[in-house]
Amino acid sequence: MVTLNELIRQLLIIFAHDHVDKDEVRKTLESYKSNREDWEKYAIFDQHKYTRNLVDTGNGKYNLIVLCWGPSMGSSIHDHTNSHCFVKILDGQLRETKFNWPHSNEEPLEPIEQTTYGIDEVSYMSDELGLHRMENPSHSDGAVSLHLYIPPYDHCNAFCERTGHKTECQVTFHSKYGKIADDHGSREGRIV
Ligand SMILES: O=C(O)CCSS
Ligand SMILES: [Fe+2]
Repeated sequence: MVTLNELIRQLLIIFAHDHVDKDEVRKTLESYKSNREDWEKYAIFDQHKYTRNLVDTGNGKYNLIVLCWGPSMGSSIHDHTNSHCFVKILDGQLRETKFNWPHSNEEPLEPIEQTTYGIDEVSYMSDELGLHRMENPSHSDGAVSLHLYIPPYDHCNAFCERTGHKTECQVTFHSKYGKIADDHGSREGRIV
């Protein structure tokens, strides 16, 4: 049975060399079967916003983050700063809506597809594929997801669905290694 710590070790080995084999990363993330005992120390919720809880920084190669989504919480529509983005569901469900990049300002974003992911499923996103919004479709239950961003980033762009207008956002951590980050502000910590 692969534990979260073993998954972290496997990722470190995979990223010891520079080439990123997306299939290998996906298969490795899929090989881990969610076990609450592994990740509950990182699963720190906030009643007002989804939280980003740092698990590992992959020797600077990536950020591995646990995100906690209260009922009906969601991100804005955002890009990924030219990084690879893998998302594995650890608890509950997430609904992903993908959009094309805006053609010009003042035009609504065009949705491409919508997919709902359940426990242990893994999704992949990158700027080559467009933009997306991730949200918890449940109006009663929380959701927990494990995100891998390669390389790591501390800012990205959020997009207005109605106009395509983009705004740069800083993203920070609600907690690090299971401890509340003492520098997290009320607005940082998620893409609004
Ligand atoms: O990193 C974030 O806050 C966006 C979550 S969806 S990839
Ligand atoms: Fe994203």
